[in-house]
Amino acid sequence: MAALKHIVGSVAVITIRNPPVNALSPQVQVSLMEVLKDVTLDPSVKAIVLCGENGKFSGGADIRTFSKTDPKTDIKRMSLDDVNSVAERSRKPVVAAVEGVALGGGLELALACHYRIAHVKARVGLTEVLLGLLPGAGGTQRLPRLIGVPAALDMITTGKIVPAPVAVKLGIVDSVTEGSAVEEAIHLAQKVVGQPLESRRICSKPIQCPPNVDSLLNDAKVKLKKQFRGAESHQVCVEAIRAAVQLPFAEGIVKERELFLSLFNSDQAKACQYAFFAERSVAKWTTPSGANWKSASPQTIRTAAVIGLGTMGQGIAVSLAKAQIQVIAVEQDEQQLEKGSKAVTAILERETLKKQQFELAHKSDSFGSVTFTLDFNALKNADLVIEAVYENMALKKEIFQRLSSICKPGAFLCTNTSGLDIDEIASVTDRPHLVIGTHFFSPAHLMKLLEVVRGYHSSSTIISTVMNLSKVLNKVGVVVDNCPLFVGNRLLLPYINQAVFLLEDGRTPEEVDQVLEEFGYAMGPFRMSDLAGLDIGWRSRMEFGLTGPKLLPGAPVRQREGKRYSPLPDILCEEGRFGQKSGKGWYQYETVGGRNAARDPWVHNFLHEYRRAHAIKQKNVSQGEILEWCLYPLINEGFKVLEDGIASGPEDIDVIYNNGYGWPRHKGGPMFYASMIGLPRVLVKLEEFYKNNPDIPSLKPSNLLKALVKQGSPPLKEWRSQLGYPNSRL
Ligand SMILES: CC/C=C\C/C=C/C(=O)SCCNC(=O)CCNC(=O)[C@H](O)C(C)(C)COP(=O)(O)OP(=O)(O)OC[C@H]1O[C@@H](n2cnc3c(N)ncnc32)[C@H](O)[C@@H]1OP(=O)(O)O
Repeated sequence: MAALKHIVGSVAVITIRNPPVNALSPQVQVSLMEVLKDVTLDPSVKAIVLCGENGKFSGGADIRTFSKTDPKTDIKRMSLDDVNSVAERSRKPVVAAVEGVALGGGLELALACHYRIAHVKARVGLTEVLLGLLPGAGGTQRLPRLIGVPAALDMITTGKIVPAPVAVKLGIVDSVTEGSAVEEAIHLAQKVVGQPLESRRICSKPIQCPPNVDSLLNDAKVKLKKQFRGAESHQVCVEAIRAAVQLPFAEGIVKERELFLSLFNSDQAKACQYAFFAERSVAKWTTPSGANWKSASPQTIRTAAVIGLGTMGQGIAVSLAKAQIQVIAVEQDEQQLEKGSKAVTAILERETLKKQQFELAHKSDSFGSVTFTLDFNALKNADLVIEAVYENMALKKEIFQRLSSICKPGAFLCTNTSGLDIDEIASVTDRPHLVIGTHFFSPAHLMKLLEVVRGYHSSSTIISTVMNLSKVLNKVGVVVDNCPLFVGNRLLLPYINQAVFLLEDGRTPEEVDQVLEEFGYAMGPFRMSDLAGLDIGWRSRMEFGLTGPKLLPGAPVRQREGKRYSPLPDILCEEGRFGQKSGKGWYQYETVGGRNAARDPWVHNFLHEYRRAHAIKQKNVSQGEILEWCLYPLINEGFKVLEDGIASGPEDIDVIYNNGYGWPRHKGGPMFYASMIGLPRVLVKLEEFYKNNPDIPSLKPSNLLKALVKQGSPPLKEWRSQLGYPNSRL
């Protein structure tokens, strides 16, 4: 039985049971319906309390069953909406006791109850939009009636989860308790027996509309279109709320169902749900040697140190402090320390304000303290140290040597690098098994991704400790192997190169960016490069002798070791065009540090002259080809990363791209996208591109891609078995 009943006096307590999150699977819904009908007919029962087992109300409809559901038959035959209707129409008061979470369909069920009591630590939200859906069990019709259109619009279209104290202020729940929500709900249920229920039924409430409701909804669509480029569910959610505004409740429910079904089997919904499970699967890491998340023993980090208070170090320090970890922040000189401490303090103040506004000044746990110092000896008691100085191997090695002698035995040593060799850094320490790479993304206090780069000697304890820490920091950790550029940047390199080649061949930064932005990227490659700073890649290319003083004399301008090379980004940097930070790059900006990219005639003229000087013929490339030209080499590199065993599965690559590189979540990630468009298509196009451009090695199709196509393109979840890794983690 998925819904259990026990009687307390004259109150029937119905408990949803479906571990681990009491998801409302079709069986749970059927069972809930039966028990609800049973207790409504039982004359000895005067009131009903609904709760979830093990302190969790419900994590919503069971997402795992969606792919097995036929929307035309299964959903129409029996839906959560029917259960909600029975609860709402009941003549006996129904009280929801919300503990843990009430998300998606879980909150929709609670909204159909006549009263809602929440535990103070509970969290509620209509999160369906993030799964490519809309709240399809009455949520889009009930929430606006309960809390008003603007607040409901915000919650439904963003999937925001709010803590109980906020939920009570918004009017979503009636009260919060620090004790047992179930006890409190039973008490309330007994008290309200016999009282009129009509005013408690949300379906009967008139909808309170602001006078400008139409423009409110239209403006929301425009804003969401910009924020979630190409994503359908956010737009459709607004239409469902419009139905709540325009139609009586029963008709609104019919419209909501129609809109829900339009999304249910869409590719975007599949992609978002894949992304959800991929994030869970990467937490269950394994290494080729057999170490894994289950057998490892993570250590709790109470005190962490950050070395270097540049932009990355500042964000990392803030991230740690926000997770209530005590932070020791170290810099090398007084001036840097003062600059860094001011920046960290300012960000923490902003974050405190945001937290207070979000939680509506409810008392909440404070941030961890940050101590700023020039004294390396202050690190001797840190449980974990994150070095975040700039990308220079010699400097990093010097620091790790010092850390070896200062830090307590057993302290974990992490290096924040976007591509340097972890093993080389670990080799200078007395504890290579306790050294690991932690590749944070800027701004580190906001970006979700943490690439956890295991070195050859990294122990399972350090991997699991850092993976645990990523969860504590509210980030998604992905374990990858040590190789130049790791996973994310390794895929990024061919993508950026291809984009630059397009400029040589006649396209403009605006044209290329537009195609990638229409695809769903928050920013095209040129706007993104301007934001990240063009000088970073330039310095690294100088280091590798691709440009600058180390470049071998006589090297052809547009070739390096027989491979196509474009000097365009180098020339921009030589001109002092580093992107936003210098007020000009591929675009021009209103000021130094400005963010509004505008077409720059200088760039257009420069490109024109460059093509003329090198007698490059302009190629006609369609928008579709721009997309394939940029994305397929990125995907191809993903297959090569899998072949090399650098990432253990396609899900790892997709999670990295969704959370760190602005890949549109509703397209699942590059590997999922490849599986959706079809591997044969990707292979054929790569073969064609490579044939016409044999001097671009990243276009040469990977062996894994070819092997998969040869096998008839198996579904993505079977790719892992091709890789020789021990077990599929999905
Ligand atoms: C019939 C349709 C009618 C109406 C429309 C309603 C639609 C919906 O309700 S869609 C679902 C909406 N719900 C959500 O979006 C919530 C998703 N879950 C979460 O956000 C989190 O899992 C959590 C906050 C509930 C718990 O977080 P945490 O404690 O960190 O645990 P995990 O995230 O690792 O999850 C544990 C475990 O549970 C699985 N799981 C979570 N939610 C669901 C779900 N709704 N359906 C199925 N399975 C779920 C999750 O995958 C983990 O399992 P594995 O480790 O095996 O993957």
